[in-house]
Amino acid sequence: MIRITRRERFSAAHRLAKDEWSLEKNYTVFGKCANPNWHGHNYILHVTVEGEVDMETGYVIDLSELGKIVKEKVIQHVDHKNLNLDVPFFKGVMTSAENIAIKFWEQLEQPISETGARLHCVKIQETENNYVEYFGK
Ligand SMILES: Nc1nc2c(c(=O)[nH]1)N=C([C@H](O)[C@H](O)COP(=O)(O)OP(=O)(O)OP(=O)(O)O)CN2
Ligand SMILES: [Zn+2]
Repeated sequence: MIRITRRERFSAAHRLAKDEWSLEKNYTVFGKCANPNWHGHNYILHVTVEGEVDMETGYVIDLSELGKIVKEKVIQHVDHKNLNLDVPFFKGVMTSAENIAIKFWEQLEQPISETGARLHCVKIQETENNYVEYFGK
C-alpha cells in the first residue's frame, strides 16, 4: 500500500458568520472573518489517495486522472467564487476550513473509489499558518 498526493489551488471569498446572530456576536466569535464585506483566501488543497501499486503501470492512480477528478468535482465549483453564496454544496454550511475539507471529501470519495484507489486525506491550507486535514468519518 502506498499513498500519493495531488495539489490544486483555488482562490475564493467567504465569511464566517451566523445570520441569526448580531454583528457584534459574530465578531466576538469569528473575529475578522465575520466582516460583512467578505474576504478571501488563496487556498491550497492536497488530495491524498492510497492503494496498491499496479504491476504494469507502476501507478496507484494516474495523477493526471486524479487532477481531472479534483478539478471537475471541486475546483471548478469553488475557484473565484464566493463559497457562502455561489457553491451549492456549501449551502447552509459554515465555510470554516474544517467544513471545506469535509465537503470536499464528500465530493471526491466516490469518484476516486471508481478508479480503484481510496481517498485517504483532504488537506486544506487556508493561510500560511492554518491548515486542516480530514480523513473521513
Ligand atoms: N477552527 C478554525 N478557526 C479559524 C478558521 C477556520 O476555518 N477554522 N478560519 C479563520 C479565518 O477564516 C482565517 O483563516 C484567518 O485566520 P487567522 O489565523 O486569523 O489568519 P492568519 O493565518 O493570516 O493569521 P494572523 O494571525 O492574522 O497572521 C480563523 N479561525
Ligand atoms: Zn477566511
